Amino acid sequence: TGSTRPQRLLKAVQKNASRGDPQSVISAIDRFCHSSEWAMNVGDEKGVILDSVVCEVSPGCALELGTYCGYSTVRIGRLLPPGAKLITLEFNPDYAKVARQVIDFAGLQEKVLLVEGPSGDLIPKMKEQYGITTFDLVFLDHWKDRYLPDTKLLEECGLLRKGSILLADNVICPGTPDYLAYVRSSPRYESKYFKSHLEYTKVEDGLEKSIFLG
Ligand SMILES: Cn1ncc2cc([C@H](O)c3cccc(CNC(=O)c4cc(-c5ccc(F)cc5)cc(O)c4O)c3)ccc21
Ligand SMILES: [Mg+2]
Repeated sequence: TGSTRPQRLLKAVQKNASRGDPQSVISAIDRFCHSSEWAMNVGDEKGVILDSVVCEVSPGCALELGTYCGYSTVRIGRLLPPGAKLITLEFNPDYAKVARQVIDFAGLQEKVLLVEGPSGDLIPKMKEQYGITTFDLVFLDHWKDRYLPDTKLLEECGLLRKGSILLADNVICPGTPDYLAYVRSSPRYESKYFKSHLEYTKVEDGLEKSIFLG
């Protein structure tokens, strides 16, 4: 039987990147997606915005919703301060299998914990099972209709603190209208849109950065 796109993306990393070098892993995936096959990674253009927010927040504890092949996991993980942790949630076992190998190839397995399962089930277990108090940064990149319910769940579980940052991918394409309306109208958030393009294309997309005000 044939290979899947995530498996072909992993082969491209193993062939073109250097083990232990996160930047080479990022470049290998971007080259694969520009020249060979489009894939739903945050990509190089939106990735630079993600990098700047990670550096600004310098999170001790970060959460990613939607690992896919681990591209943004590596982008975030490579910028974490010493001792900081990133938890990334992936429900699809085939994606998780590829992502673990990409994360390991980049040499970030000490900083990143990939947990398999749906966000709605795992978020309520974060304090008890993973010893989390609050997240300094949350990167939302999973099913677009889960952004709003999972944000409310993070609030309800006391996993956000005054100043926690939510950064959401794809708020224009495919779009997350209910989430955008919520964070832009709620008095509990200060929101800002970073205009960009859908990964590897000229189509408009962007990231929404929202500060939880407590
Ligand atoms: C509940 N739960 N908990 C964990 C968890 C993890 C997952 C998976 O990681 C997963 C699987 C499939 C789809 C997604 C969402 N991503 C997208 O759908 C997307 C689409 C496009 C695009 C844009 C234009 C197109 F023409 C086609 C696709 C561009 C983008 O950047 C995307 O992120 C995420 C899912 C639910 C999960
Ligand atoms: Mg995305």
